[in-house]
Amino acid sequence: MPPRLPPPLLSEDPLAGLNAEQRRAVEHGSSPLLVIAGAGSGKTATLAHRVAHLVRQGADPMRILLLTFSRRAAAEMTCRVEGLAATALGARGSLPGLLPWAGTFHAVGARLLREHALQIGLDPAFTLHDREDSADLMNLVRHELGLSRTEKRFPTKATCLAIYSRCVNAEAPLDVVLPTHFPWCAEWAGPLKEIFGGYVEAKQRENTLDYDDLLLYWAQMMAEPHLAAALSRRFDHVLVDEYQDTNRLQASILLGLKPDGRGVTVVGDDAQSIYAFRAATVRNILDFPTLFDPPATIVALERNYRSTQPVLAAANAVIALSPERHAKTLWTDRPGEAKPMLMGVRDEADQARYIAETLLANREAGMRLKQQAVLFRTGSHSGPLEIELTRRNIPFKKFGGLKFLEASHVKDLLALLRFVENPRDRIAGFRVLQLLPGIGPASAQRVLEGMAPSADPIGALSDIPTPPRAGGAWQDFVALVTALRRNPTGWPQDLELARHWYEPHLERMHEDASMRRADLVQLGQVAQGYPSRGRFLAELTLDPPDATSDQSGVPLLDEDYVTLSTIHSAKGQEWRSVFLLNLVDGCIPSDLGTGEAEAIEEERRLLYVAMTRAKEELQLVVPQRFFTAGQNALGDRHVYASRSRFLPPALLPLFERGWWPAASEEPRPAAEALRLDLTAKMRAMWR
Ligand SMILES: Nc1ncnc2c1ncn2[C@@H]1O[C@H](COP(=O)(O)OP(=O)(O)OP(=O)(O)O)[C@@H](O)[C@H]1O
Repeated sequence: MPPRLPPPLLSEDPLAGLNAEQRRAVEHGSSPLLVIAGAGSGKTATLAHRVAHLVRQGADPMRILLLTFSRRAAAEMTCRVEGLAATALGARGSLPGLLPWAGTFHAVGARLLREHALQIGLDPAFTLHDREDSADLMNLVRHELGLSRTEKRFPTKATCLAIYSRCVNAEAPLDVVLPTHFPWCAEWAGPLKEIFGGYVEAKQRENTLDYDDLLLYWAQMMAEPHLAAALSRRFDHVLVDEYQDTNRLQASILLGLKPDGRGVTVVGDDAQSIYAFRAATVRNILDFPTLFDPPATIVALERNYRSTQPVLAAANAVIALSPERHAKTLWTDRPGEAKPMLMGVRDEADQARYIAETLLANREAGMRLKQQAVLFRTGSHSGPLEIELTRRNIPFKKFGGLKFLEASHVKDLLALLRFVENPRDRIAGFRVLQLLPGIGPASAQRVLEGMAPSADPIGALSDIPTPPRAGGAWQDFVALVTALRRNPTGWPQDLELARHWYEPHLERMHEDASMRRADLVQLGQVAQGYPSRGRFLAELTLDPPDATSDQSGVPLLDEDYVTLSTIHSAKGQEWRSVFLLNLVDGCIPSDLGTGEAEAIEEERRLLYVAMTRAKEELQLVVPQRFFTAGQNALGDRHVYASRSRFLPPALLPLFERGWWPAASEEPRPAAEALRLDLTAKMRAMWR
């Protein structure tokens, strides 16, 4: 039995565990506040304490808006605030449901839009498209506009969506976005504009919204004075976490909610801004103070509680070479003997072997696998390591692989529910109809066209003649969607009903049906946490759970396993021992990011984020050769690598240096330096 804690004393100082700066941030009044929270400086604790403090001071928790980067962060923050507030108010345990308005920008946006839908010309039953659905709709529009068969290769549907999304999120016109971010698509400006126009009309016709719409409509609402005033009155305090990774649209929303900054707290670390590829801009956090008159108060949290001194010294030195940032230097009083290790290896195969051996050696020495992580710039970099770990039976879990909702069987079931929720959603309808035997794209299209004119499209299904070859399956389908539309059993029983209908189709279509069925059972579990079909569909689309059962190497949660993760997915986490793969130019900075100075700076911050995940041990591995897959005219091949430009010679004294296997020969430094110059020059010729 867990030990029973004594009831908290009301006279105890609830902020006793905080340091002076954290305390200053927590106790700050209601003028605008920027908390620059260095890596590992206790940002989560500080923000949670601030919210609890506001509640203690009498703020109404219903009127506190807490915006976070991920749903996981929102859940963690809410849980901590509920515990802290309960302690402070003398209640036992926690106060669940205390903060109804904590969530990501997108999730909160979805809720506000649904509430105000009728005022802004939306049908409140709108459904959400994820990126793949959005790209499919973009493709359909392109096809309908007759742009499918161009002589020269037109941008893919994913690229079209990326261009559209950047225009929306960066609040930038197409003729600025194309030359800067998609120069190879510049010649298609005219057709792209036409497609985007058609795409917007199609979404409106079908009553669907994509991710970007959630922010875009919200921002547009803030531009309407009476709506802006109503929304602004609704919240006394607006707190935003990870502000360094917000985009222009999110900044506009925040400013629209609180134009004078009263009640606004933003927390973040400009040195950890790593989402520019999604149109986030580090300018939001750099410029925040000057948006207000007088400027926002800045509190810097500079004490790092995570890493030992040598690890922090190396990370600080890497970020110190970045030209523009809010001035702060992290310090720690955690001593540590070991400098981070810069380990040379011959190639990626040796890199994998070295890491596997060191992971095991660490485990022998008492460090569980769960306390160790291997981080990399791009998902594909871990391939050889995954093979090596599997070969040696070392369990691992990879973050950044196939996502649960991207699995076709999960998408099928969700498409069915979405179709019932919003029968005008053509992308959902198109997918569901083709699950029936004998129905292909042409018959599906005919059915959708038959339904479209009716005010009750699901009702109209019964009048549509049974498509030839669909037989009895058609009647079953019509009966099911009619029943679900009338919502006879409520939520989550609807999902069970849908699953029963889907299972025979699953068996028919997939040989590995039993494994896929397990995912659908899991989906049923997830569904129980939501109050309604609408909320379930919206929130699942916004923040999907991680893994499917067909992902290799996913162990049970109570087992010991190594974490393999992209640096992006490692945001906010920490491990005792961290390995970084491929510390070479072309991997970090990645070839994709080496175009402009801004992109290079983002790559430098990525390295900083990766290094600051380590508590005690940090190893940066530098393969002498690595394999590139078709990124250039020469196709797949091995190339000689040079150490990442973010680790110039002046930084080397901060690292221990090694070569593995010890007996093999290390390349001579002079030769390494020569390769560095020439390879970079060769690449530069073509930029
Ligand atoms: N005042 C404090 N005293 C002791 N430990 C603290 C204090 N504040 C935070 N910590 C500890 O510091 C560690 C880092 O905190 P947290 O994860 O909140 O950092 P963070 O600022 O979110 O970091 P990052 O931005 O790098 O992800 C945690 O283990 C936390 O418990």
